[in-house]
Amino acid sequence: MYRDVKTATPCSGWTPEVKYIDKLVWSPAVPKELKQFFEPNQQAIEQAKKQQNSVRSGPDDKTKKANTDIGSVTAEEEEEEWKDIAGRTLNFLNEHVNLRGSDFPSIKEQRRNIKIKKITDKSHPCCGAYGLVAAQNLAPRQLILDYLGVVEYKSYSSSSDYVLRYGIDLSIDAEKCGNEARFFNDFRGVATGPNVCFLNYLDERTEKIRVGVFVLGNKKIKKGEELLVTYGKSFWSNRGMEMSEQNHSKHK
Ligand SMILES: C[S@@+](CC[C@H](N)C(=O)[O-])C[C@H]1O[C@@H](n2cnc3c(N)ncnc32)[C@H](O)[C@@H]1O
Repeated sequence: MYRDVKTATPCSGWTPEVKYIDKLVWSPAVPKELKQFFEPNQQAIEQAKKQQNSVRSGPDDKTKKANTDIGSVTAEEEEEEWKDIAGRTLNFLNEHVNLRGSDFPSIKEQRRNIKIKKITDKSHPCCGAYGLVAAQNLAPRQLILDYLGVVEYKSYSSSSDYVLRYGIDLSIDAEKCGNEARFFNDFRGVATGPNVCFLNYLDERTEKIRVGVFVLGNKKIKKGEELLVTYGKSFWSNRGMEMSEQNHSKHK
């Protein structure tokens, strides 16, 4: 499937063996209904809005009459169904979305925030490989960059170096296709803590749910500083490494 992926012009320092993309690539294995939650089409958005209004106000008299006339579905049954759909959508958003807003930067604007850097410092655990640094000063809590890759269904591999969870049954794998976000390193052995974090956010302009990397808390990040997340202890224990927060040398 990767042969058909539409690529974008890569940034400088990009690894040529990996396809550079500027939007998520959805595996055909992802059920349409599931994709709809993360990336609803216009029709689904209109429908959800109508349903939400109906849940709030209940069906109008004309609709009630039409329902009675049809005779098969009563107004009460339809109202219950609306409530159910709206309820499931709200549950889903509450569970998966940490943040919502309508003025997030586009992917093109996001790219100005970061730069891929080859690490040459011998004391850095990724010396010889790559990391991401701030290409300009970054403000507290700002969205830096979306994590892009192939959205896979029920195939989360805890041993992949480039995979992130995306809701319950989905994951984003940036091993073969991705953007600069695949180069965020873990803070362990580099700094005392992370300065950026992964968050699921809902862009209310596009109605899409994305995984973004944000500046952590009240931190201000200076141009040139390396951007470091936490992969979590399980990332390292799955690789046979019991990593304390700062120690990198305890390979089993
Ligand atoms: C998502 S990639 C990060 C980008 C990677 N440095 C590269 O050049 O492709 C994750 C891999 O980077 C390496 N890595 C990232 N942070 C690390 C750290 N703090 N200590 C040791 N290795 C790290 C590990 O090999 C890890 O599996």
